[in-house]
Amino acid sequence: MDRLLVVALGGNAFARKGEGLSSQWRSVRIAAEAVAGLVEKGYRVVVTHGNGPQVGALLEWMYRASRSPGEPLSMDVAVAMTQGWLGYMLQQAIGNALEERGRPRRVAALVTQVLVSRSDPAFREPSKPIGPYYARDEAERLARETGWVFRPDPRGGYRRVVPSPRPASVVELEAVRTLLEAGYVVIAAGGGGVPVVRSRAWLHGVEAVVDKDYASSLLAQALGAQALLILTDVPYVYRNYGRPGQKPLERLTASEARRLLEEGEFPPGSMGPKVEAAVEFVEARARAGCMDCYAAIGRLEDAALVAEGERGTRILPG
Ligand SMILES: NC(=O)OP(=O)(O)O
Repeated sequence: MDRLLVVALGGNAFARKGEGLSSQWRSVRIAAEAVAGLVEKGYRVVVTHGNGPQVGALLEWMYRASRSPGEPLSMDVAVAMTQGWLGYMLQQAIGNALEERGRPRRVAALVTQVLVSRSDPAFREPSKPIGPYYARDEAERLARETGWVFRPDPRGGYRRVVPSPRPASVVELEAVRTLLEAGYVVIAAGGGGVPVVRSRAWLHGVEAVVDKDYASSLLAQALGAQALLILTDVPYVYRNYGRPGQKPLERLTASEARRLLEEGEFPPGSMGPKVEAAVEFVEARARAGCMDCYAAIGRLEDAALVAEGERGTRILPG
């Protein structure tokens, strides 16, 4: 689709360590201004968003509030709840920013499911960090109490990890396309989409949280977007991140980025999936003949500059 951008907003960019709802609104408003600015420049925009901090918090709140044993909230329903939570905030804030610019309030958040495979090995190896950061003793106590799995996080502390299968297709793809064609900014595939499996004509939710970067890349490929922008809380992709010789990467070809991925330059569960999702998008669009399609990774606050190639890391075909 001509001049179509898929803009993926990181769940961590909405919920910085130790900050609450007012900080989320601040981040949502920054994102909304950026999205409205892109609409003003003549782009069609699909917004996707992460939910790692929020879905983990919801599951923990429900666990603590429950009086009966077992997990009182399934992960598919928790993901759908975060689509409502963050979708509402984005829908309102993007609508406000559009109306302030004298544009119609055409913005809609869509509860979106993604198909995953029941045999995906990710179900046996929880890897996706969700929820708050815990001290080691607190994580160990919760693990004993609940059976949840915790791992040390590269940002410090411990986080719960859950299965994160690869998304194979977006169930509501035609609804996204229809809303785009009617002139809407569409908020879709929030939290990577609600993970579902198919049994004949039936879809069923499963216990997993899909990576929003892979889901955003898949959606951007399926829609034939011009670009995939992944906005997070760091301004660039770096070589030697957090080590001596740390260096921001401004431009990468898809093959350079793939080589760095294979060399283990980008950590799994953080920058790794973003770079891989970006590379997959660029390669797929190049195979479809779009040689000016690109992906970019940068900071939420720099959204407009990232879209224009003045900040952030841009990944190009080649
Ligand atoms: N679902 C997901 O990938 O969320 P985060 O981007 O917040 O990790």
